[in-house]
Amino acid sequence: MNKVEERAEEEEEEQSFEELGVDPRLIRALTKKSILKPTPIQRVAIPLILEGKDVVARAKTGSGKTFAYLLPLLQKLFTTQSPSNMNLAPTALILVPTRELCQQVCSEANSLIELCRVQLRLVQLTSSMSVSELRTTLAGPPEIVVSTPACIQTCLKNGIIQAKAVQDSLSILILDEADLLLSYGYEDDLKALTSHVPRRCQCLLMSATSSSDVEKLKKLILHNPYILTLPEVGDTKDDIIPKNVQQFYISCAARDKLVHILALLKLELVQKKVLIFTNSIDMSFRLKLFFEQFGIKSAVLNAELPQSSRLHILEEFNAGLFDYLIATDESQSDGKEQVDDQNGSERKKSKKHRKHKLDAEFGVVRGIDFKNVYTVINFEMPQTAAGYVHRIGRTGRAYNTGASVSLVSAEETEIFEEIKSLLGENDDKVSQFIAPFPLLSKNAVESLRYRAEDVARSVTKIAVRESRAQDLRNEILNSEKLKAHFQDNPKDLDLLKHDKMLSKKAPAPHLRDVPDYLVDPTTQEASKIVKLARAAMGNTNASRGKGSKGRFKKSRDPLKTFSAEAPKRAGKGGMKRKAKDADNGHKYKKKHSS
Ligand SMILES: Nc1ncnc2c1ncn2[C@@H]1O[C@H](COP(=O)(O)OP(=O)(O)OP(=O)(O)O)[C@@H](O)[C@H]1O
Repeated sequence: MNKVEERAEEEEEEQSFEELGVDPRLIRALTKKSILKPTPIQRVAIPLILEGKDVVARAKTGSGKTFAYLLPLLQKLFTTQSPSNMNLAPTALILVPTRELCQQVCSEANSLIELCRVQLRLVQLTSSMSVSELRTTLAGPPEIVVSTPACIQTCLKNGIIQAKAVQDSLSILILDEADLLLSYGYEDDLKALTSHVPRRCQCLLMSATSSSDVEKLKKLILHNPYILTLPEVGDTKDDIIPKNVQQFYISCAARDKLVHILALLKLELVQKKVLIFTNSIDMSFRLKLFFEQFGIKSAVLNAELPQSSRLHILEEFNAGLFDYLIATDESQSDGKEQVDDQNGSERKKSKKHRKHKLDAEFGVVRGIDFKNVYTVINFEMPQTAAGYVHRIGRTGRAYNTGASVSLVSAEETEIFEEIKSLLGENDDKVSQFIAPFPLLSKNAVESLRYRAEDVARSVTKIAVRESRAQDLRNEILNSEKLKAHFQDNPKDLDLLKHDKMLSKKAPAPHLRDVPDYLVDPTTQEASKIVKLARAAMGNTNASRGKGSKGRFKKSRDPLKTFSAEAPKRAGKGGMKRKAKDADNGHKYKKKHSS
């Protein structure tokens, strides 16, 4: 790159919201939210959307796609709004795949509208609304509607929104998380809607990955010939996961995963907050019960819980009320779990499970903006490589840094290889993107093995089943209380706790703390460094929730400067370039220069 090009690039990088043409009211609102400069996707998308172009925006998870469309959308509505609004249908429609996302987009947009003090009405439609509730919500009509495609279809079918009114009024249609809309089974709903979308309507497609589904939607929805794939989003494989996220793995037997995760958490080798993924709800409760016996408080999040509880759990976790959240992201896998159960001896009891309804519109990982999650742990590997990308995308959001640790058993080698090849790993055994986790030594694992195995034996299938049922009962009760309470106190987060003990057995005092004699000096050192790094990054309890950003320098990053297995070499920058992993002999080549 020559000097002129470099300068042009620098100038572009420094472009402010003002230079992008964003309305001063919106800029003031953003400043109040401590959002001061646009992210790359916002820099490219905002002017194009303001100009009225159709845009297909593909950008990494956490890159700020929501504001990339919300800011120009609101700005357009600020200026086109007329007091004698004759519209019979909304002017803008934002379609998302899950209810959680509906809620998230609504609260982001409403807070901007409030801060700008403009008269715009934005509503959210949910599948739990009755026809009369839908009718009331849409009376007016509001300028912006956020919904899943299925709810809009219900409105069209029941005449709550007239097709003719859509043709007359709809000016902007946004498909957020477009790569997921079809996989959530909304194809027919979308097809039915698009036949009513007028040709003059501006259409935007936002997505984290490119897929044949996005191509299909592009063909289905976009009328305007200006289809823009944003230039800064290259097709290279290292673009898939944000560079500010360091990815690690630990190879271990499936039966040893509990002791490994215990060591990571109890010896404080990973930074908080931590989002842990399991593939089945039963496994999430097994983990929760296991943690409880060691005094580690956690909450579970899954498709079985009532909607209001799920939203509340997310709010509490985002507000920093607890540090560990165990999420199950594949509702289908639970179906599989039940089928497996039926073949076993637990046939009768498993039928009870089938009564728990799983919410098809639920999506833990799909675009949910978890605040300040530093570490994502894959306790079980996801079933698809795309699932991995979405899970890891819950950390390192916007300008934050983050890390992921995947526990990989021999049975999960195939999907792990698939993930590595998606990330762009080659076969030369040098991990470029996903490296062995350097801070956990075999000694550290062995020191906890006896206790972990003892406690794991006490977490029986029956205990798991009972606590799952109990948690569901609690949350149904919670959701009733929540409904009533939040009508009066929408911001009150402290009413209900989701990280309560489920186990009937109180944890033994000797398991709460790991005695010093069990922790070898190398591990103590590793844990100290993680704490120091956390403090250096401002990622402490006191600063949590204030949007602490990744201000710390790479050189202070313990994961890049320390090896639990090779402490002497670490002093000379052992982990900086390469360190041998004791378990598998892979070399770690530093790739992510965030
Ligand atoms: N310009 C900005 N500066 C700092 N933070 C920002 C900026 N824009 C957005 N954010 C914050 O970054 C986080 C991620 O944004 P957002 O949810 O829009 O990402 P996304 O690209 O939609 O991710 P995903 O694909 O996972 O849905 C949010 O907490 C948001 O408030």
